Amino acid sequence: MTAEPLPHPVPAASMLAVWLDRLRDLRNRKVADPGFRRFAARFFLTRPFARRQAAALFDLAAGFVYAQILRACVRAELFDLLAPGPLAPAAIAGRTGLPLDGALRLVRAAASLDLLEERRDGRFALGPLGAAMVGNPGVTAMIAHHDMLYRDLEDPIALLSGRRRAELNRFWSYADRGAPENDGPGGHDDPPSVAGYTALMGASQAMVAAEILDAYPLDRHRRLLDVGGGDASFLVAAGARAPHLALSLFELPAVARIAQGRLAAAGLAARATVTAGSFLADPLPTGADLVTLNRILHDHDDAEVLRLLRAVRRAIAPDGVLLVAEPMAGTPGARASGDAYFGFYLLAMGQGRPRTLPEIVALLTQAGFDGATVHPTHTPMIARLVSARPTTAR
Ligand SMILES: C[S@@+](CC[C@H](N)C(=O)[O-])C[C@H]1O[C@@H](n2cnc3c(N)ncnc32)[C@H](O)[C@@H]1O
Repeated sequence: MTAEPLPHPVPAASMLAVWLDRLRDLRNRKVADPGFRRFAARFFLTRPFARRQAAALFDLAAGFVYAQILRACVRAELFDLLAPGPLAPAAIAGRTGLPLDGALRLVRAAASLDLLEERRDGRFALGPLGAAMVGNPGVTAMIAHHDMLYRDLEDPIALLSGRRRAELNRFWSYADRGAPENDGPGGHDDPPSVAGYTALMGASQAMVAAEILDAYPLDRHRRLLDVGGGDASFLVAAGARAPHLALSLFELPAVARIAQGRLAAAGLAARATVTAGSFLADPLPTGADLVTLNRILHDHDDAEVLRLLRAVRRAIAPDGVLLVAEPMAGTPGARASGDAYFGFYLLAMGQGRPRTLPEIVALLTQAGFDGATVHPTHTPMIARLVSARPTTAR
């Protein structure tokens, strides 16, 4: 995949866009008319569209049930159970501890969602989506922690109105603005309060690291600084790809201690430096010619993002490159995950927002970076990647 420089500025709306909007308005007037909907459901030319639309609307209305079926499969460890091969419902009931009736209802529901498949002999096997869950600790951990998000979204209007203190806000202790500067128990230097989110991030970091490292080769860099690097899984993956690279990580103190342990366990203690502090208050270590911000910016509001990017700008080597990797709003083919999922997830978390690529580039420019270049990743839903250089570098 080749890197693409970003067009700047973004082109203004064309006449074609204006006409497309008029057509959409006409469509909406038609679809909003119950009489037209009845006609469209019966007429053979419009029937396939009408059915597709009814099914899409039903899926939106029922999505929370589907999510709980997936959650039940994860809790019952059904995907691992069926990984070696199909089982009869009675065997599934015996192995999961569910009554036969409950097991049968769950496997049939899961089969309707392509998580499982029913075989001709009545046994149940993994379906294409269930098979993708096997050996996928990042997605499994994400689904397991959705218990909190599910409760937080019980009253979405209260959440949108800022009237509700969400559970996820406490889970991500650095986002818990209720705590005075996040110190003390439950704050960002409290080991139990960082352990949950650090393990969750660690479970998916290998997947994110593969996306970034496949899209951006490290060969020409000397020292990598991963800011907000969590448990150091990304540094471990980067160190394995580029054995010549010096490694450093900057994290909140309690997470920095976890990262140190992980680097030592990977045999990288001598090659890596870990610095503890807050990137919103403390200077970052200088001298890295590659700085990474993986899944960091979307966690923070614009003022904090600018403060962080300016700190990176002061610390990065003059010939350095900054890489920003995260899921973004408005991503073609992944708009729902960026705008809907992360939009509401970060709302419950209490700070930050998913940003579009042009919004991120605008913040980079304000902080003193230019030459923004997109490096296409295999799975933009997991992370998109944009690089930039300090403005005075050229
Ligand atoms: C969403 S996690 C991403 C972790 C890792 N980069 C990854 O992709 O798995 C955000 C990380 O930023 C760290 N962080 C948040 N606020 C910070 C601050 N003010 N200073 C340093 N690190 C911070 C958190 O401890 C957490 O590990």
